Amino acid sequence: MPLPLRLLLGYGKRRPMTATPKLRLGTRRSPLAMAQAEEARSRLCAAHGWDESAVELVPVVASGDRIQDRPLAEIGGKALWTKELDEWLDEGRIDGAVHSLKDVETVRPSFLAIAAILPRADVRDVLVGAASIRAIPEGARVGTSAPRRAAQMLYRRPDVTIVPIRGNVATRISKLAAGEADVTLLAAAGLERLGETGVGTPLETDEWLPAPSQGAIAIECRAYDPQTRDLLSAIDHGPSRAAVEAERALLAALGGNCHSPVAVLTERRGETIALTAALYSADGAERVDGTVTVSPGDREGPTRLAADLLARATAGITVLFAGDR
Ligand SMILES: NCc1[nH]cc(CCC(=O)O)c1CC(=O)O
Repeated sequence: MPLPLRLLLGYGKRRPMTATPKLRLGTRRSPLAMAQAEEARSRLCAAHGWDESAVELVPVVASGDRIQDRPLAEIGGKALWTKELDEWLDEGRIDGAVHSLKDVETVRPSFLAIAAILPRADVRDVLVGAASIRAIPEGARVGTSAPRRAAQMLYRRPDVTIVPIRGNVATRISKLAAGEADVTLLAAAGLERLGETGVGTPLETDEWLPAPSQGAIAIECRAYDPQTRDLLSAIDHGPSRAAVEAERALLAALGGNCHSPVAVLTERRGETIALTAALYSADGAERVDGTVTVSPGDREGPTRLAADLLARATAGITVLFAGDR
């Protein structure tokens, strides 16, 4: 008996199951962003007992990735990393968006909610090209486009020259190798997540403070999407959330953003958090710092510290915190 035509042609053949994903997570396309999105996916799959295909990663090009030739602080535009992913969320093309929280504005569109903060990685900056800040050669060129890193370096080493350097982590390391700068500073968290663990010397937080939210990955979703919020909340890490919320409350109260020369540190003290912050003038000549002890979720303590810092700050500092909310 001849085989039915449909079998000969392969119709009705069992195909591999292409289950519709339970979640579509948007991410930027840089190697670091993809590594962070992969981490979010594996944590979600582990928490819910899903296999990998349950979470689809959707790469989206951000405006900040299209501009490669100028320091971002100079462009001054906000939402360089978030605008496109916000739109994709708004249009329902993705269910969640994975971000380096450090790059996420303190004031977000009201339709969005940060549904998960992943366990925070190493918060420190890493110095590449010298063994310590003291060991940086006299007059060296320090490659950084981050006002916080530039000001903090000039405060410690007024003899160095700051040169702008941009691009993703690998690009910046290769620019250093190509001689565009003598030393540079990178987030330990980014290096760690890229598997670049042998690079540079981590700077201890007693001599060098990181940026607000450094090392934290956040997943945002639509505030009115309770199902996704619920799925994402399974991987929310309470202690990390408490720390970054305090740091972001301070930054918001300062009227700062990710281009402001503000350095912070949160340390757990039992049930409370010690929040330390330092503000700098652009040339690093002026500095003011302070510490406050807060409870998780308290925005009033960080706000009080911000007001106290601004009250004690010199003009070269306050001019940088002119209420860019
Ligand atoms: N501004 C770019 C950026 N945003 C997040 C990270 C690294 C990861 C993190 O800090 O959480 C980096 C690179 C860097 O600062 O070296």
